[in-house]
Amino acid sequence: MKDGLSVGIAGLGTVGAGVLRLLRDNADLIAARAGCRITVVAVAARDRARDRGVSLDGLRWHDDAVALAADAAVDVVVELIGGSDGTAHELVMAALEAGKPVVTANKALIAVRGDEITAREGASVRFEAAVAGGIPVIKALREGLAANRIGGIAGIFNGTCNYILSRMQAERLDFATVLADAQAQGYAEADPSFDIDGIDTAHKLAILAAIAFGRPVAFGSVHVEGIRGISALDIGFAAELGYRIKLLGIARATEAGVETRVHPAMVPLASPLARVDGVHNAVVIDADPVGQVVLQGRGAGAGPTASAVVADLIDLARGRAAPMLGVPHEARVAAPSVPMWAHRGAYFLRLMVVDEPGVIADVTAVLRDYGISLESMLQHGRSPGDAVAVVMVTHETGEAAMTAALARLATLPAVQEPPALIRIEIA
Ligand SMILES: NC(=O)c1ccc[n+]([C@@H]2O[C@H](COP(=O)([O-])OP(=O)(O)OC[C@H]3O[C@@H](n4cnc5c(N)ncnc54)[C@H](O)[C@@H]3O)[C@@H](O)[C@H]2O)c1
Ligand SMILES: N[C@@H](CCO)C(=O)O
Ligand code: NA
Repeated sequence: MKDGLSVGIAGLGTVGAGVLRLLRDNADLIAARAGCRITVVAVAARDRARDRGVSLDGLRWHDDAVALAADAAVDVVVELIGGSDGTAHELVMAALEAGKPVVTANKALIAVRGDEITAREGASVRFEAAVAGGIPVIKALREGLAANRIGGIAGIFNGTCNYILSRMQAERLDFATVLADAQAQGYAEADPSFDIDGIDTAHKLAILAAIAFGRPVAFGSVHVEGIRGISALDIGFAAELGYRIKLLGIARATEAGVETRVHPAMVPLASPLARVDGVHNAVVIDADPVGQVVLQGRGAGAGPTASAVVADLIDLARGRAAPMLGVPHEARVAAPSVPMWAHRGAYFLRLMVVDEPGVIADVTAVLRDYGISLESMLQHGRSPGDAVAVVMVTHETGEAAMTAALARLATLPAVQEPPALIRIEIA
């Protein structure tokens, strides 16, 4: 057995404390697999006195997290503070400057600064925990599927959104009610916007797309929509039509380049993603020649996230090396990003219209003008003079035509509310 790997951890919140616990609880098993002891020797956090349920006795304490990089006793820096700027960024750059490898769970940092980091000569940064927490998706894509051409990736990458949508579906509750309850129970952050507005999913998707397509991390090119606009009414219609609504991150190779988008989508009940409920994450990878690979599990929480952080530490202890994003920095190709307006797919469209003769003719005239063909249409009951929901599912259509048609539909006198549009995804 080698001498061992000495670890410095910055940030002792949910994940940091989870890593300390996992390294303690499974120490022998981890040492046997790593071929040496992995020992935390130093930590940096904000509050030394806080009870984290795990002892800090015997560990060197740094008030300044960046000082961990210069601590001679530390072989590898584990960054678990979070954020793409500030201390997390400074610490990672200082560790690389000092020639030390870094392990992080920080998707914002890798999504926003991945290229700055990989451009550094000899940089060793591992981030399995950053995407889908405990699911080993980075390793699957970068290593297990290294011989494959990747056609596309579609996944549920945010447990908070999936929890909210699952409860809306199961209990027929509206978004605001479930969000408030999720916050009260500590599932959703006090400021939940990174989760529910799709930014967290976009961070993760940008990282996966870079690995899948051998290109730079292009977070700025990801089309992002969140779940605030999803109504209990549309969840009900989705169920009636044989779909579930999920917040998906999708990266797909098209003839024009790479499409990366985050938005709520209707997925058919037969899709592996339709059955993934609660805080679980899942990812479907289409690869050639292997075909479809599906991974599912827990994408967040102390234990699952620590599982991924410690796996990266074990890789380091074993001396395993892989280019951070699958191919060396200089070998990456700048595949063009396809803008959202060029997307093609099927759409679910719901209008609240006045229930009177001729309204459907006006609506379908607009769709005809934009070359949009309908697969089905649904209206329940009658309420003459009142607003009634009319639901349409289109055949494959261009996003640009759909957006223009939607703007026109919203101006029809019979249309009482802004139309609801949800893309249909056969993932
Ligand atoms: N919680 C999860 O389930 C989960 C899952 C995957 C990835 N992540 C990522 O892991 C990282 C940590 O997340 P978390 O949930 O543990 O967050 P957290 O808020 O529980 O912990 C972060 C800790 O960092 C400390 N901190 C803040 N600024 C600091 C500074 N300047 N110096 C030292 N410590 C500082 C905070 O006091 C806090 O204890 C983030 O990048 C997050 O995105 C979290
Ligand atoms: N906030 C994220 C957790 C970690 O990525 C989620 O809800 O899935
Ligand atoms: Na992971």
